[in-house]
Amino acid sequence: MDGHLVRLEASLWVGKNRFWAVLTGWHLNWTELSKNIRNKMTVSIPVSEVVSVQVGRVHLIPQGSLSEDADRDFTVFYVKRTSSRSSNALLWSLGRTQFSCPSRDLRDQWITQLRMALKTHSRSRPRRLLVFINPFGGKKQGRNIYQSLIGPLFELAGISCHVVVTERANQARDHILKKDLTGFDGVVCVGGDGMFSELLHGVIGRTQQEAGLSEHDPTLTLQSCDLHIGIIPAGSTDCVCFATVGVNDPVTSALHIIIGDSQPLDVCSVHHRSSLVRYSVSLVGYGFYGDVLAESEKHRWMGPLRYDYAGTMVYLSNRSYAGVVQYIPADPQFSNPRDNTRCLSGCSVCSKSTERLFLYSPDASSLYSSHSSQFSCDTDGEWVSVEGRFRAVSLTCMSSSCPRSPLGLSPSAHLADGTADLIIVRDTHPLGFLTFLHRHTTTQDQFDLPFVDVHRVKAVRFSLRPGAEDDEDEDVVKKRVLAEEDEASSQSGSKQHLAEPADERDMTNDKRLKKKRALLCCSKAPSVSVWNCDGEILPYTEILCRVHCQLVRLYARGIEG
Ligand SMILES: Nc1ncnc2c1ncn2[C@@H]1O[C@H](COP(=O)(O)OP(=O)(O)OP(=O)(O)O)[C@@H](O)[C@H]1O
Ligand SMILES: CCCCCCCCCCCCC/C=C/[C@@H](O)[C@H](CO)NC(=O)CCCCC
Ligand SMILES: [Ca+2]
Repeated sequence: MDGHLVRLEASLWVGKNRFWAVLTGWHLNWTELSKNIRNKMTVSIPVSEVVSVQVGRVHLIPQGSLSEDADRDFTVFYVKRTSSRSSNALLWSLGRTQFSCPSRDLRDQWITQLRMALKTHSRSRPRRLLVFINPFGGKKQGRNIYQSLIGPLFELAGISCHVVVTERANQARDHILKKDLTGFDGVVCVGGDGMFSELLHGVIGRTQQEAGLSEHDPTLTLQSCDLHIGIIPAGSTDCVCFATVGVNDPVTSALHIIIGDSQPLDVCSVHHRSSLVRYSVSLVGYGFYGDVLAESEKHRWMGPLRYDYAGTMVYLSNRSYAGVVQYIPADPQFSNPRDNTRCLSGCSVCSKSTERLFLYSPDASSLYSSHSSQFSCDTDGEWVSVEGRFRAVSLTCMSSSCPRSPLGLSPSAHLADGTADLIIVRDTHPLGFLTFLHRHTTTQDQFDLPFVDVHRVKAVRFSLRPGAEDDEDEDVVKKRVLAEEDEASSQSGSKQHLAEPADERDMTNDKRLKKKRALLCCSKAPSVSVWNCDGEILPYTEILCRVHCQLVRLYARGIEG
């Protein structure tokens, strides 16, 4: 702490009651000065959670802040916690206390000291943010949420924002990849997981561009990103927000951004042959989750309900798919997916992973190359193979909890440990699979079923047949994807995949319709599913996934225990 911050104490009024207020540099406390010593009420606010200190009696209103001129008063805004009705996590709201001082001089002294303490604690806070609002995400409330709730909070905290309301899909990603970002501390999306994914691809791509690294080489250690990402949840699932904050609440997320919280996050790269297809943080899923997404895209007009409808339809279609899953196991000494732990704020498994990352950073390249975590696609000895028919194959870098599944796809997965959990659901009878799905919504162990296996892994490969060249099957998949996108595009606009060949993107409508017809022939009983990558359909079946430890940082702190 800075030497010039002194302890300040005084008797101040809050409303009609007198309090003994103390500012220590780290905390602001006020204790009621009542005669009844036993019932003394103390409020203690860490300075790191003070949002703003204002002159006078100040109220926050949707248009900004309103100040009543009272020359012996000051107002402190801070983070206030309440328990959430919909989850075990804590909701944050804006606390406000108006203090009255005996004199104007004393008030000025409090304001000066409080602001000085705040400056000392706010080095990691953003001063300038680039905000992207998707006006069509979720229940289409993005613009309203930002204007009425979030913009005024950022203004109160002294954060200057450049706001872009998007007019097309991928605008936010392209902006981050191409435009001048000088002076921005972070990028924020107001939207769902799809918007987050745009920011993720923009930030990772931009960082690799600037570092001169090729994202297409799956063996490369990527450069971790300095630009933080903030999420104001306004989508349908908001899984990334829920799994990193514990609740989907725009004000809670805005407050995490304001106080500059920082949560590292593992990212999985998905490659097809030697091209990067996409990045994922929550779900790379084949079979059930791929089919649900493909079905739901046809019904975007239903809004968030489309997933319930699609889930029911796909469950009733009772499909399973043949394939070969290969994986590189993670070191079992650090953790395992069935150890019944939860990754919470300050998680020791993730902290140890940070230490190892620091120890084996690219600067210590000689150490790194001899370390066992070095990745190579060709080290066949390390790969474990599972061949069969699967209901679902899912890979998740984190728990992937969301309101539908409060503990998530893998309740003990970690946000920042450099591993992902591979969940293999082998073919089973419909009731067995329903039990598995139902356990996502309860606290019952979804891995304690005879047809389910879970592995903590560093990388995964998927192919249709052992050693087979997959060109024919790839065509079938592409046809299925293109036709499904054709149907969905009337609602959601066109989508591009990084590894999608230019000729596919430039196809004439005529050709696309032919492809669509071809698909409809095979979609009655498809022999292949599609991959769901954080809510986007991938145009390839044979993929290689690799976990990149702590590649990005969010304005979050994990779930508070
Ligand atoms: N102006 C726009 N017009 C059309 N699509 C857009 C626009 N802005 C963003 N998008 C795209 O819309 C898709 C969905 O948006 P978003 O993620 O915000 O909401 P959602 O799909 O309802 O929520 P979730 O992803 O949580 O299910 C994103 O993939 C994004 O690329
Ligand atoms: C009998 C009751 C059965 C109920 C089954 C509920 C199962 C819920 C599991 C939820 C898992 C969410 C995984 C997260 C995926 C996100 O990256 C992605 C983008 O938002 N969402 C989807 O693909 C949307 C996919 C939604 C699938 C339901
Ligand atoms: Ca992880």
